[in-house]
Amino acid sequence: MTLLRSWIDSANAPDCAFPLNNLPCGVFSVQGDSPRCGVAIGDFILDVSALEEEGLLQLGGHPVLDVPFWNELMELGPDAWADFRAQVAAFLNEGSPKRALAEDHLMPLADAVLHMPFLVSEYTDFYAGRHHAFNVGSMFRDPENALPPNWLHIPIGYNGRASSVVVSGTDVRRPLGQLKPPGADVPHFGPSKRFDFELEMGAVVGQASEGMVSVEQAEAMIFGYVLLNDWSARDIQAWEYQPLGPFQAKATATTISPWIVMAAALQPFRVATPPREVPLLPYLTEPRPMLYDVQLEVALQPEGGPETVLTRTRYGEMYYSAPQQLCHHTTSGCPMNVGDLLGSGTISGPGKAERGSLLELSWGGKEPVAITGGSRSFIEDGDTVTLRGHAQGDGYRIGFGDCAGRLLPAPALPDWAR
Ligand SMILES: O=C(O)/C=C/C(=O)CC(=O)CC(=O)O
Ligand SMILES: [Ca+2]
Ligand SMILES: [Mg+2]
Repeated sequence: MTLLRSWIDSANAPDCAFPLNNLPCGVFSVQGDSPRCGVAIGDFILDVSALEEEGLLQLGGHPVLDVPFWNELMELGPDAWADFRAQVAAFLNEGSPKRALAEDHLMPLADAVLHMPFLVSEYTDFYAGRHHAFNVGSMFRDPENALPPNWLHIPIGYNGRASSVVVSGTDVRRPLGQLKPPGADVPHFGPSKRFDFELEMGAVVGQASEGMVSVEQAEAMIFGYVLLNDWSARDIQAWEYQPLGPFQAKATATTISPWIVMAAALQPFRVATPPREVPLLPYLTEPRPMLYDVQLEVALQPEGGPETVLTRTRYGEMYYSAPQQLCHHTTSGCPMNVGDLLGSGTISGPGKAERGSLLELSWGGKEPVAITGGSRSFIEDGDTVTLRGHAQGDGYRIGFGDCAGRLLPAPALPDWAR
């Protein structure tokens, strides 16, 4: 696949995140007006809510972009998603006779405030990175038996909190929690001292299910992907997690990037999951490659200081794809909903500089990571953590937009909690 050219020059630059090939879905406002649906193209946003209102975009026979979220378009299903892309592209491609109509509805990206792109109905987070699971198992449990016995057979996950999901740019407050540091006889209550990020991708489910779906059917239900930071309090986690898994450690906030990159835009970048170490049960077997080759990085910037890139890795490292996870999620008959968000699990590569969390990068705080002007074992107050990602095509890229959040100090400890 090569670059699809637009009459918007900035969309044709080789390093532009939002060429015509991408057309990601976001929600934006300008100068405090009401949030509406937009599609990023070059340095601009096309106001598709306005186009629909003027009858210039028609989808499914009734308005679906008259709300500040994409769930109603998702509900129409995959044929409507493809039709939507074709209709939007027809306004933006080089030589389009509709150029003048689109020009009336373009806003500079730089002037826009970006909001949550969809209503998150439910949120589940998986644990599907082989290297991450090995590293965490080594540190939290037994290096000899780092991978849990079920891990190579089943995509492990836990039910997260939809209410914790926030859009890039939202500040995150260091949590309070129950802690029992190594060596302490009894737990105490106070601010987390080991607050971390997790580099993940999020799959946005665009179709509801009743009963079990196959991996093939699951793939067709996924509307698109975002970058996802599953902020994690490692000290709260280490004490609370047995035997039911993460609870308060991962309920503070989950940050997503502001643009949903539709699965259609990622088709040229399909890659297979790594070779199976043991055969999977038939229901989990993928009929074709279902991961995408997305290059990822995480940067940390202290308040007022320069940014340091902490890690670089690839989504293709994951042992289970989102369609496998979604299929597995429905095996119990669990109904999936439009707007369900599935976290991939932390994405770490095999190398030291490819680890997707500070827990791994600093090896539990034992090996602080150098940053410009200092070092970090975990995130400090005032630090901004930014996830970035793109798929590299032939002369173009499919970008996601930054997924950033700044850590604010913990709230004051109430007297009754001392
Ligand atoms: O192994 C454990 O005890 C839990 C590890 C995690 O951090 C869970 C998690 O969020 C999974 C992930 O992001 O891959
Ligand atoms: Ca996670
Ligand atoms: Mg979370």
